[in-house]
Amino acid sequence: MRDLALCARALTCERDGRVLFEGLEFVLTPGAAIQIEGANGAGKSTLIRTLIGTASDYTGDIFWKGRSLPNALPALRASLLYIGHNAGVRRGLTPLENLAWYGASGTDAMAALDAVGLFGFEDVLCQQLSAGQNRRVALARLYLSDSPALWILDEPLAALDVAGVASLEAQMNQHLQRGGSVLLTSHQPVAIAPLTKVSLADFQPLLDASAEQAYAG
Ligand SMILES: Nc1ncnc2c1ncn2[C@@H]1O[C@H](COP(=O)(O)OP(=O)(O)OP(=O)(O)O)[C@@H](O)[C@H]1O
Repeated sequence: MRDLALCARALTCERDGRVLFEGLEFVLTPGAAIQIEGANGAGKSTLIRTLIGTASDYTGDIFWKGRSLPNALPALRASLLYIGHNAGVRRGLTPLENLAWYGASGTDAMAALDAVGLFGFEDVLCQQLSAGQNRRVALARLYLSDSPALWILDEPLAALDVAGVASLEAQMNQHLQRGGSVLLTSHQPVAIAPLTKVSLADFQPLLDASAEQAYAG
């Protein structure tokens, strides 16, 4: 377990003189999920940017497999599938071309697009698709066969309809059952398990003996 844990210890972040989170502690283990909760502007996206190494203005420690960032960033990114607010969809490309850009084979990409309900739209320019369909193009990466172990997802359920939410929850549950990990933000309940909620407004430290072992690597 400790070889694969993502841990935060005493993580504190301020922006413009305002403390977004202070002394934040959690450990994310293989086969488990964490949902970051908080009101608009609470700092959820800032926390995610901090965890993936695109924001370095923080105090405290982030550990990946027992090694602290930023030294462990290349290793973390090698195991990371990150989907942010903007979803990373290239509007001038088709869904198939977007997945090819991430290295997916044609067969794998077609299966993933089918799984997210985009069969028949694979060759349409993304700029012609709806907001929810573009979200599905981004999320199709989670359905590719060689998906990385650590999923960090900023508001993955946003813009999805009821069937889309159910499909994504099923996919995340499968990922957890295979020993993958998920850290996500969401303003709505997410039916995945095992799930620990971390609230930026009123978080409770999750540290226990196993977390201490994880830090130790
Ligand atoms: N680089 C920055 N410089 C100054 N302020 C920033 C910076 N990044 C974020 N903030 C501020 O920090 C606060 C938290 O922003 P963040 O995007 O992390 O919130 P959030 O919890 O993800 O919100 P939402 O639920 O609305 O997406 C906001 O008030 C934002 O304006």
